[in-house]
Amino acid sequence: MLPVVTAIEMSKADKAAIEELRIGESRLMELAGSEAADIILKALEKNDNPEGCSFLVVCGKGNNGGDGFVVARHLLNRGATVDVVLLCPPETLKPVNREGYLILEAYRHHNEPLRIFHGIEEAIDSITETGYSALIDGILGTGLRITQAGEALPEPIASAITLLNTLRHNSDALIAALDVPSGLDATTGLSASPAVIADLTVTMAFLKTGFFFNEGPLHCGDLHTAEISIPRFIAEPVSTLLTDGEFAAEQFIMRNPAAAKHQNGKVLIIAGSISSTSSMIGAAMLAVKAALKTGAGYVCVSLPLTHAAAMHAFAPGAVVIGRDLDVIAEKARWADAVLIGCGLGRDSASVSFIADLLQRKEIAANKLVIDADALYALALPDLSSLSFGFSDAILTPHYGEMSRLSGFSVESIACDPLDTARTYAEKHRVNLLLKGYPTVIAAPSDPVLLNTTGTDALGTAGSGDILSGMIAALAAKGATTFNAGAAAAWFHGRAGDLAGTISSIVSAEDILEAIPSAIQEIFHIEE
Ligand SMILES: NC(=O)C1=CN([C@@H]2O[C@H](COP(=O)(O)OP(=O)(O)OC[C@H]3O[C@@H](n4cnc5c(N)ncnc54)[C@H](O)[C@@H]3O)[C@@H](O)[C@H]2O)[C@H](O)CC1
Ligand SMILES: [K+]
Repeated sequence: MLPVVTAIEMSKADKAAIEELRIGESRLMELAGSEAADIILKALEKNDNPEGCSFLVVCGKGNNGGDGFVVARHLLNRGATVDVVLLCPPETLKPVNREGYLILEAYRHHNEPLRIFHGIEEAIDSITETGYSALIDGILGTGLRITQAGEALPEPIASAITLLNTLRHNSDALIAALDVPSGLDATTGLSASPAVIADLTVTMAFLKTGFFFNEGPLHCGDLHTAEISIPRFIAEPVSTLLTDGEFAAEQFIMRNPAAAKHQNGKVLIIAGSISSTSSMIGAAMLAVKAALKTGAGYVCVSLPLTHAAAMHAFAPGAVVIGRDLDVIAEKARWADAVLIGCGLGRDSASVSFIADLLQRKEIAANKLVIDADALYALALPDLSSLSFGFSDAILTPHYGEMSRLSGFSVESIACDPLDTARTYAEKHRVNLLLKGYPTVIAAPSDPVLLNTTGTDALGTAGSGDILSGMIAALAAKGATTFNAGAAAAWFHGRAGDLAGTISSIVSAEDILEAIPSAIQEIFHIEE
């Protein structure tokens, strides 16, 4: 799984590479610039023959601008024409960046196809007359900190960013951002005003957390990572990792050909309810079917027995038990994992039923997936300490449920879901899967995982019940609830992707049907 770092973690890794490994700063910058030039040319499909291509490189006063000078030089070396705009007086550049600038000045004495402009005003007429293949943004990188979305950037930075976005809009040129699109906070993904909207971002060494949150995904375009000789071990311990197919596959434990059904993961699902005015049996049905489709060998479901026939019609393989607490506890002892919550109801009788169950040792000591109405119960002040009694549990809130659990507003959770999930998991000593784009999976200690599969296809009634059923199945088959949560999030997202070509019309039934394809593709099994 790839590391995802904050600006502070990146700067620590840079510092460690320079001080511990003694890799010179100008060597890092050289690699950053040469790799970025290569990646940009490949993205333009001009890798073999960049001659005839023109590039505009806008450089700020920090090291991001220093990367820009190196990119400009490597593009020239490959035969391209380059215009460089420097946004600060050259004498104010730090030595490592001045070195890159002075090499470019020296190139000018050799009749290279290079123009260097000092400030936008000096450049504007020439720039508007030139047709560029790509506009390269070396204005701001990980050094930018913003405290709130829409914070105004000072001149000349603001005009330079606006110029890049306008040129992009009025021409065929792509914007390639170096390390981070300028104006985007690399840690939080909050964007300043203005901020570059890139077609591609070539980020140095490691992905940055800000690419995945808030406005980050809108600004980055295609993400590429440049290997700049900062080894992964220097960034350890990594606090955040990106889930991938290989990780998901490792958590999916295949059936032993000789095993019987009760050896292939036994799941108990306590879900669904009916009242005089409504029925939420569908939530139980979706969770049961999802667990079966994710490979659970045996699924038992506790629901009002009046609805046993409906459940049998939908999922004939499932065993139905009623609501007797002792019968449920006995089944929990038998099960390899227990899911509680989907559609159980929020009235006082349902809350006390959930509270009784969560205090039963057969349940609290088992692998436990807690969703929906069980999260509602757990958010009540009298019950919030119950999570300390769980052995291996995962809570699966969406932002609204997280708001009830944590007391924070939905807006503040949306602003920093990574920190919200990490802090809650640490404080309550429980695993937490915070549903969103991306989904964050946190344990009481690092690393936190991010899952980026899935689209708005998953934003449909019943989608969460399916995810919970999938987590319970993977946990029952042998994964820890943390790993099961992260892997299920991966498969669930892929199922959403595969469920229909138009994400806006994907339903819970479509996601269910796509689960086998999502699992098969990980193992490269053709349908
Ligand atoms: N060894 C290394 O550090 C390497 C870094 N690489 C590249 O360098 C940048 C990070 O460089 P840094 O000099 O730290 O910062 P920036 O170039 O991003 O410049 C930031 C600039 O902006 C100012 N600033 C901060 N906040 C604000 C604000 N709210 N409003 C206005 N201005 C602000 C700040 O003072 C700085 O002057 C990294 O992204 C890489 O591109 C190399 O890649 C390799 C080695
Ligand atoms: K940049």
